[in-house]
Amino acid sequence: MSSPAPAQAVHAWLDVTAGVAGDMLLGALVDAGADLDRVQAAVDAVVPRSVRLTRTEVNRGGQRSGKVEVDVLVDDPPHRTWASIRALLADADLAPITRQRALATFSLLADAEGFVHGIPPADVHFHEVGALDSIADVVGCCEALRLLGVGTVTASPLAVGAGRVRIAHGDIPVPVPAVAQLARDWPLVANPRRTGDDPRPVGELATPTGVALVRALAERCEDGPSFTLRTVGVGAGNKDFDGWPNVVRVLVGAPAGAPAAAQRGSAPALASAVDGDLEQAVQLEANVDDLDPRLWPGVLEALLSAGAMDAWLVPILMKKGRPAHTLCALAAADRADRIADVIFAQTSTIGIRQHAVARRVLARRSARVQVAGQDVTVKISHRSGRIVQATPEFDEVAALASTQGLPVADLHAEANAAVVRARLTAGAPLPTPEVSAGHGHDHPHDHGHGHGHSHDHGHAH
Ligand SMILES: O=C([S-])c1cc(C(=O)S)c[n+]([C@@H]2O[C@H](COP(=O)(O)O)[C@@H](O)[C@H]2O)c1
Ligand code: NI
Repeated sequence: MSSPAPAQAVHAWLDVTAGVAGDMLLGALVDAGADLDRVQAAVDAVVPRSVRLTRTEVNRGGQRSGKVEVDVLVDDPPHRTWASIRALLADADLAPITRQRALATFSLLADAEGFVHGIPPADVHFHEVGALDSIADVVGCCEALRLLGVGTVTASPLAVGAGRVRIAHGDIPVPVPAVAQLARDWPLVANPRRTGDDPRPVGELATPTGVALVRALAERCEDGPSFTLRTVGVGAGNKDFDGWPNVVRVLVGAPAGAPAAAQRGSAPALASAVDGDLEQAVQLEANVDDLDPRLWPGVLEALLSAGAMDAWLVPILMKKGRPAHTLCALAAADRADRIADVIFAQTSTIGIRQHAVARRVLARRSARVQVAGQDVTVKISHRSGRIVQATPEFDEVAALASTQGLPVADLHAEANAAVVRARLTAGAPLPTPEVSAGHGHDHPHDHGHGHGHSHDHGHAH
């Protein structure tokens, strides 16, 4: 596998002047050439057999647009908190850059919803179907960007809409509260106008998931891109107006002189340039000798909630012989400011060291084995198509031991034996991934992400 660096020349500019929702951006990225089967595989890696993505084409205000339908295949999907989605993303068999971008997006979404509802971000919950919708949109967009080889992203000013929108909790004003939080410090543009005598306001043009994606992915706002344009993708949601196309556009290009690679259909070649096991990150550190030790678990949790990839403490002996701790947090470079904010806000340190690090991560995949008549997840880390390690999920084994009244150590030994019997041993070839069986029922819900319909899912709090 190669390092991510060569792909940095490919740039995407997101045109969100008509608003943005997660499915609209996904439609635009697939329209720009990202392979939908590979996008589906990434979503399956996070939530196996739960969501089916289908590509269609529609017309919006006279423009042909790509559209990705998100069908939820399970009957009673669970409510999920940001903490549980973070764990799913951390364990999934995703490319490092896809994981980083998806974690950053959900972290912003959880911060915004947490602020709006006055609760800690880790406790923000995503309603049943909406959790799967959001995972499909966020992971799908992040993987699609990777497949297109996109290293950097900018975006246009944003239209948020006007009026009110009906959600599960009642009638709320547009921009909806989470969007208002997420759009802070981002230029907004006047909403497109309905044509004719239609007096209704345009409604919700930007959804929380869509704006979280823009804010997590785009490094800054630009009125237009300055590059050699290679590919254009157009993506629609459900909402359709006379007189103006309700679409997100993605313009993919490269600085003049860069290789002409980002053309429709050439995405796989670019993808290999970012498909690597080296992740770029920053590490922030502070030595602290005067914090009440009871506060440390909360600090670590707050750092993970703010999007740190990892956070830990190292016991040290400081000057004057004082026992103390080094607080360490690892994060994507674009999260460093937020991580520093948390450290300054929640600890007594008045300084932070920060340095760039590269971390080498094994790709992961999961499988299942039978233990005491029940399925237990096995986390498989792999490299070049071979298993490096396969470990039964300890928490699942412990839960099973508790329900069956058996010693954890015995069931754990049994789980390890089942892993060996299933030939999930170091050096063995990688088993087939758990992919979408794909054939659930037609789901009654509308998965249009707030564009043009009343919405009672797809949201978090
Ligand atoms: O149900 C809740 S808590 C909810 C809160 C908010 C806030 O802005 S706060 C917004 N919504 C609406 O849910 C849909 C889906 O949005 P996605 O981002 O998941 O596509 C949309 O209409 C939001 O305005 C729900
Ligand atoms: Ni809600």
